[in-house]
Amino acid sequence: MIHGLYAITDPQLTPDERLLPAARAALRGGARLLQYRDKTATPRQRENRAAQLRDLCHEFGALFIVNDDPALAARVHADGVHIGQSDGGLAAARDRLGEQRIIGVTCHGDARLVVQTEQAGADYLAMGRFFPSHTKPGAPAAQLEALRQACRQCHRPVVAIGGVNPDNAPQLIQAGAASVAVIHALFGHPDPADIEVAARRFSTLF
Ligand SMILES: Cc1ncc(COP(=O)(O)OP(=O)(O)O)c(N)n1
Ligand SMILES: Cc1ncsc1CCOP(=O)(O)O
Ligand SMILES: [Mg+2]
Repeated sequence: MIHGLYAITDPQLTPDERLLPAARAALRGGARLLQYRDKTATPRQRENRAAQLRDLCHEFGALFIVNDDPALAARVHADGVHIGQSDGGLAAARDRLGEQRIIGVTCHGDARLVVQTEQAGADYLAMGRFFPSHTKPGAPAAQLEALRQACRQCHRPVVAIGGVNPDNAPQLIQAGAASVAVIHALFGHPDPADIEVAARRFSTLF
């Protein structure tokens, strides 16, 4: 089920030696989904890390999602994949992963695209960025009103992303977001104990 805190790893904030303790802390704090997002590691490193994160997520009963790469998601038996508008398309990802696995799709700030993408068979729709983002400052901006509209019209869960922290997340949840996806406000904390505290703050909002 796609609901609650959605933690996303980052190669700068969660490099190899920090990845598993940081991810564990987010899961201990109640993250219900975790995405492996790493555009810099080698294919072998990506596969090893993804397999370790999958096992960790399943220890906590959380869903494990791979960013960008349906083939890697299939190889490591992830629960699903997240794709953007330039990541090869929903149809190709569905062919690769079958009907049982989750496919989430970025729809930026476009409520009409959310509805179209739901009709095309996505399992969740992601909108953002809603706030200034440390991690991806150039991501297209999205408005809260578009989120409200999308959540009224769409039957699948809508995930909100971009500069989300425990203080601004309530606005997104009130607008109808089923989940908030977070990098910096979780993994920007160097100490895993602080990651866990931050994750718990998010989790109690749901
Ligand atoms: C949950 C979630 N939402 C949005 C994104 C962004 O995906 P994309 O637009 O493909 O950008 P990159 O993350 O690949 O830079 C995401 N990864 N996860
Ligand atoms: C991947 C992505 N897509 C839109 S904003 C963003 C980054 C989210 O990271 P942060 O929570 O640090 O803003
Ligand atoms: Mg992508």
